[in-house]
This record gives sequence, structure tokens and C-alpha cells, in this order.
Amino acid sequence: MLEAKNLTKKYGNFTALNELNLTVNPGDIFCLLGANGAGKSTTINLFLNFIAPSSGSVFINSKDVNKYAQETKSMISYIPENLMLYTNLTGIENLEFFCSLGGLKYTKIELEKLIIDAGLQPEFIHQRVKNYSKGMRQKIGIALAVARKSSVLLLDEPTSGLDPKASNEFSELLLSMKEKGVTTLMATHDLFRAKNTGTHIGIMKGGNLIEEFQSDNINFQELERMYINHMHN
Ligand SMILES: Nc1ncnc2c1ncn2[C@@H]1O[C@H](COP(=O)(O)OP(=O)(O)OP(=O)(O)O)[C@@H](O)[C@H]1O
Repeated sequence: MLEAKNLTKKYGNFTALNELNLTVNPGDIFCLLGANGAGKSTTINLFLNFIAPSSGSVFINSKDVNKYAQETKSMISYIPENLMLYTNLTGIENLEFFCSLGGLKYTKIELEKLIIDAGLQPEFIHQRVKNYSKGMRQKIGIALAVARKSSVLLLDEPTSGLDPKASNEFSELLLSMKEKGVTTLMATHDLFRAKNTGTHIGIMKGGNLIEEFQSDNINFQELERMYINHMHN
């Protein structure tokens, strides 16, 4: 579970995030929408403890990330827009390396299964990551999240630049994580994915969460209209 309580981030006099109150429950996929500069990445970075709040608090599975930095970090997997992998290592070598950093030991067969379950075509498992498309790299990220048994997934525009098929495959992976009870918070510009994959949608503007609703309670046209109205007013 993710919780933000009166969470504010200021840079000098500028408020990047203003008094955010947000709860994302296990099995929820909460999609944050908003124009460039709305505060989406700031929110994700505060949950990741990459930056410190100016005021308010952030909880991961009821633990304050500032007080329990290591413990909360171990519960999270983070997939940014461009996942950093070692391009001269193969997909499976990357997975093995990042697992070992976290003290996790898997056999080659288990690692292969994790990657195949994440949807990578088997012939790429032993190819160097420099030959991977962006969508393939994101699949290694999901395989790592599953390997780490992360209960929380933080995603910052993970599907930007992916073709529709790769985006669709990524959405399927998020839905399978949801079935496992993973808590997901995703910043995205993709209204279509937010509506179809997200269980909840929030619209941010100028550092404020100005709308929050369940995606089942709105159709795509209404969402698009609401989003455009907010962006123009
Ligand atoms: N280190 C910083 N110093 C000063 N201002 C910052 C800093 N980091 C972010 N900001 C500002 O905070 C605001 C929110 O930025 P943020 O990256 O959260 O937006 P975003 O909604 O993720 O946008 P995008 O869709 O472009 O990724 C922006 O106006 C940005 O310029």
C-alpha cells in the first residue's frame, strides 16, 4: 500500500507538489495523468525517497519512507521511462546481476522462466541488451520486479515511445502483477492505457491532484473531455 499525507515539495518559492493526499491499495493500479510539469515525477520520486518532502509524509506498507528508508526500498520496484541495464550483458545476465545485488539467488532455469513469463521472446534471453528494443528492456524490469517479490511497483512513463503492441503487452504484465496483489502507481501521458489498465485515475495540475476517480466510473470520451478541459482552464 502507498500513502501520501499532506505531501508537499517546494523548490525555493516554487511548489512542485502541494498537500497531496493519496492512498493506493494492494491490487490497485493508480494512474497519474497531467501535463508536463504537473508534479507526477515529483510524486513518484518522493515515494522512492529520491527526494525529501518539504512537509508531509510518505508511507509504503504503513512504514514512513524517511524513517525506514532501507526497509521500504526493499519493497519497491521502479521502472522509469528508460530502464538502466548493462547493454553489454545479456538479458538473463542483467537479471542475475540485479538479483544478486539484492541477495537473491535463482538458478538459470528459474531466471529463464522469470524472463519468459515477462513475455520476452526466448531467443532474446541470451542476447546482449544492446540488441533489445525499449519494450524488451521493460520486460526485464518486470521480470526483476517479480524476482524481487516487490509488493509495490512505481512506474514513470514506462510505455512512452513503445509501439501499441509493446504497450499492450506491458499493460498485460501490469494486470498480472495486479492479480498478485501488487500496488502500482504509474505516471503516464497515455489516457487510453490509464482508462484500460488503471483501476484508479488521478489528474494533476500545477502540483495539485485536481481529480481522482475509479476508472470504471468514467468512459474514455468523458475522461478525454475532462482532461482537455482541465488542461485548457
Ligand atoms: N530539482 C528541481 N528544481 C527545481 N524545480 C524542479 C526540480 N524538479 C522538478 N522541478 C519542477 O517541478 C515541477 C514538477 O515537475 P515534475 O517532473 O514532477 O512534472 P511531471 O508532471 O512529471 O512532468 P513530465 O510529464 O514532463 O514528466 C516542474 O515545474 C519542474 O520544473
